[in-house]
Amino acid sequence: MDRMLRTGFETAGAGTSSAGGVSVLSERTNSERRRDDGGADSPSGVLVGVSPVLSTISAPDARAHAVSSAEHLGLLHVLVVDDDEAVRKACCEIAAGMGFEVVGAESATAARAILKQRRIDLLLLDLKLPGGGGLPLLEQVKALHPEMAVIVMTAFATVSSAVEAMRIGAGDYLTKPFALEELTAVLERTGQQLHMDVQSRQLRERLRTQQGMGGLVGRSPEMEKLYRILSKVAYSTHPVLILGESGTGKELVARSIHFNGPNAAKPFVPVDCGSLVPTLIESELFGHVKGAFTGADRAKEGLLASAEGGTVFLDEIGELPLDLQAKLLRALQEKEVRPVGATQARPISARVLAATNRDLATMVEQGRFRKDLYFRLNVVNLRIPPLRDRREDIAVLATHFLKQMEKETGVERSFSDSMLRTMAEYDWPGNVRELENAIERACALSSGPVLHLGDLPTQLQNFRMQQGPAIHAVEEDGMGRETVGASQGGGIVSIAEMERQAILGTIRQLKGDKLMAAKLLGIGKTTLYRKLKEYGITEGMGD
Ligand SMILES: Nc1ncnc2c1ncn2[C@@H]1O[C@H](COP(=O)(O)OP(=O)(O)OP(=O)(O)O)[C@@H](O)[C@H]1O
Repeated sequence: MDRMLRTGFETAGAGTSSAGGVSVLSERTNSERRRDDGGADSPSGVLVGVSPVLSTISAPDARAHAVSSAEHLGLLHVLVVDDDEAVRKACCEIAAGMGFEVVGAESATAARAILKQRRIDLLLLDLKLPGGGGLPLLEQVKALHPEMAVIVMTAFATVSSAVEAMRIGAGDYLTKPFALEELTAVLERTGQQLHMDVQSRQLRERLRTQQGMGGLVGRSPEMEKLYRILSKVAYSTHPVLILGESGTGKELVARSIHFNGPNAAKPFVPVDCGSLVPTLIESELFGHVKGAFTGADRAKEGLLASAEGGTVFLDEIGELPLDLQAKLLRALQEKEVRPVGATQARPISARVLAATNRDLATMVEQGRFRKDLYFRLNVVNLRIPPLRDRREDIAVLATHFLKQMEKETGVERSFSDSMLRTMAEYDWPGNVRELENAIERACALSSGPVLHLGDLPTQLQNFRMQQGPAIHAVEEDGMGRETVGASQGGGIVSIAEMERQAILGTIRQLKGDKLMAAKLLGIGKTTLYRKLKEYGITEGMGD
């Protein structure tokens, strides 16, 4: 065992032996004693594993300091392995104060037993353990639990073993004696890293379980082609230009590229170039220094810099004014931005993805978009086809949105055949967004578990009407099967007959819901009942 360390805690431990040997508590005593002696406080704060050098931080202060600096750490499990009881207990106390769940072990054997029984996320390991030391334990841990974070503790004399430990897989090391701040800093750093690792693992798991890929739903050949390109570009750093009509999922594709890439844990910063106030676009994108313009009462970081190693998604890039296109190009080429009013540029490290529903090539020809910027952004392009060109995705997407609503509302619903048919035939000019909104609306309006035509927005109902009586004139063939209403007189159907077929067909489709049928047909309830009376139908029709 390291002599300096033992000496330190023998002294420090004096005040704690009966109280469980928590060294920080004893240091408080020492601190007080030192102050009484007129000694100066150590500028380095509490030292762990060293003789009573004392400090400006008392035990409760130390804990408060640790807790406040790491409040955001969730429940991570720490195992402290050190045969020196005082050091072990001090580390346990500090880590517990930071919000970790902590357990201590005095030997490699005790540590192995604990590792077999419970989940450990972070191992704080003294390399100088009796009976073989900590390196064999570290090797074993890394082989069995490669995701476990390890911080090794070592004495000056054995720094070479710390190097060896890092080679085996330790993430950090502390040289004894170390200050409280060093321990809290390394624990906090490692804790944050662990959180990021866990989050990105969870995210990837979530993405993998979706139909389609990366949160994108759809199994049409067009989408399969898109997924193939997407999985390739996700791991590169090239700019990608995402093209597609409004609502086709350009932002979702951008997110998917980011969250499937190596920097998924870094920020994803969407910038809607179309909605930025023209006079503020430059400062929004590049930032500004204090006093750069009236109202700039403090410096502000720009969106390009704030992504810090992550992804900036420039949506509606076609809307960016020409002068800012030039500045953006310079920023991308030089990999640095100059905040408004600044004399110095600052480096940027984010990947850039851009999207537009405009025809950028034509805009370039017309001189409305810079050719050099177009080439810069268009290293790889991904074109998302409109929904009408991949109709097989409509039902899959509709079902996906219905399931989402089910999760939100707890109500299980299904589509009527006629609603599904209408959705499959409609052109969806607003693409997936329009479909998503239509399903949400239908769920909000519907009174029963089956969603009907009448629950769809007016444009879809009008579309259905324009398609002629085919669906509305659904009649039964006497065997309970739906058939399209037969026309009479060589394909010519009288208006009265069309009306009759439309009314009866709709009521049947809606399983007798006359109120909804009237709503869908755009006639009053009284008119509907009068018509039914004319047809000689006064009851039935499914109700
Ligand atoms: N393939 C898909 N799978 C699941 N949801 C999708 C898909 N495509 C789009 N969406 C959903 O449709 C909505 C619109 O998508 P998004 O905002 O990505 O479209 P966009 O092309 O960026 O639209 P705009 O051009 O108007 O900005 C979002 O709620 C998105 O989650």
